[in-house]
Amino acid sequence: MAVIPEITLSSCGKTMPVIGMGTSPYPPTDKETTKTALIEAIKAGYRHFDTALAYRSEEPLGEAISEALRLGLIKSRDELFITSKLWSSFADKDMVVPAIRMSLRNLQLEYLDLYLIHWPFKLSQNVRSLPTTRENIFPLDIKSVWEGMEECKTLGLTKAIGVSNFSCKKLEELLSTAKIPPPVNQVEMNPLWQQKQLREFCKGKGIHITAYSPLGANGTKWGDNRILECDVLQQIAKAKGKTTAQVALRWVHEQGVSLVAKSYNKERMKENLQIFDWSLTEEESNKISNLPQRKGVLVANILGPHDFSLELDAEI
Ligand SMILES: NC(=O)C1=CN([C@@H]2O[C@H](COP(=O)(O)OP(=O)(O)OC[C@H]3O[C@@H](n4cnc5c(N)ncnc54)[C@H](OP(=O)(O)O)[C@@H]3O)[C@@H](O)[C@H]2O)C=CC1
Ligand SMILES: O=C[C@H](O)[C@@H](O)[C@@H](O)[C@H](O)C(=O)O
Repeated sequence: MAVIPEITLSSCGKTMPVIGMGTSPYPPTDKETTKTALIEAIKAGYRHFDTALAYRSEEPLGEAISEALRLGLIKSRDELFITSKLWSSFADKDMVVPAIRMSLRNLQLEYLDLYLIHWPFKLSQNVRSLPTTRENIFPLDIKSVWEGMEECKTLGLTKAIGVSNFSCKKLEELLSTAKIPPPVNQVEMNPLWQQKQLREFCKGKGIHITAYSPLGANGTKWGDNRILECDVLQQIAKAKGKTTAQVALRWVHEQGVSLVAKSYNKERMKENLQIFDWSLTEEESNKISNLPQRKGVLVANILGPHDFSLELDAEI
């Protein structure tokens, strides 16, 4: 089994494996398929799982954890690092604690390791599907929602609280009022969307970046094959006897961030863990750093092409 490096997050009191299993599949998978895949992931050595209320993967992840304990794959829940996220329909100060309690019930857990604000926007309670109309979308009241997040930590419902999809501007706003500064910002990051400016900013503020869609979300409706079909990455992979996916993941890892990659395929989930006992040369790394950049995950595709979405896309 691969030895996975771990990092310490400020104010968390627990280490986080630098690679986690994503649980946002496309097309959506049924509960049993998800549970089976996540048990395989635990068998393969994954101990960090990234879920969200919006993914509907909390329940099958909870079942997979119970099954892993029954099977003796893990001795205690404490061996796992579980992240979940506050969905935007609950992005109101008074709804944060009820929302995390709902996630904990779904997961059959007493605490999360990390709870993130999923997106820096708020949606009406009545939104059942996305995209949606403009009147259902609101700016996030960062100060008051973060107070709700802080309460989750104070109550012991999560070991750490953080954010996702936050720009430098949104982080500045949060840092100006937060009693507990966020140790993590989870954002899209891969060789074709390197987030240099945001990474620099976060480094200066002691905020750790977790990269999502590190493989460009190949095969999903929010991603494509631009990473796996990238000539430069393919050439490097060929020269090193690695796969293109491994080269992309290794590059992300070498930038000093953690990452969450999703695979429900037994072979590919193992392949994605084989990135810690070799490295890229300086020349290979430089070639990747110079690749032309294009953002993959667009708010305009999630919410609809409203003024609000376009402004947020220009910011993050
Ligand atoms: N905070 C946020 O807003 C967001 C968070 N996320 C999180 O990040 C996770 C990962 O990102 P995601 O968007 O899923 O995209 P990824 O970049 O992880 O790509 C996942 C896709 O790549 C395929 N794949 C995985 N490994 C390989 C491989 N070795 N070779 C070829 N194909 C491969 C998977 O298919 P298969 O399963 O068949 O292997 C799947 O279709 C999500 O699952 C979610 O947990 C994602 C988006 C937004
Ligand atoms: O319903 C909307 C979706 O959950 C969307 O916001 C997420 O899929 C996001 O891109 C993610 O994967 O974290």
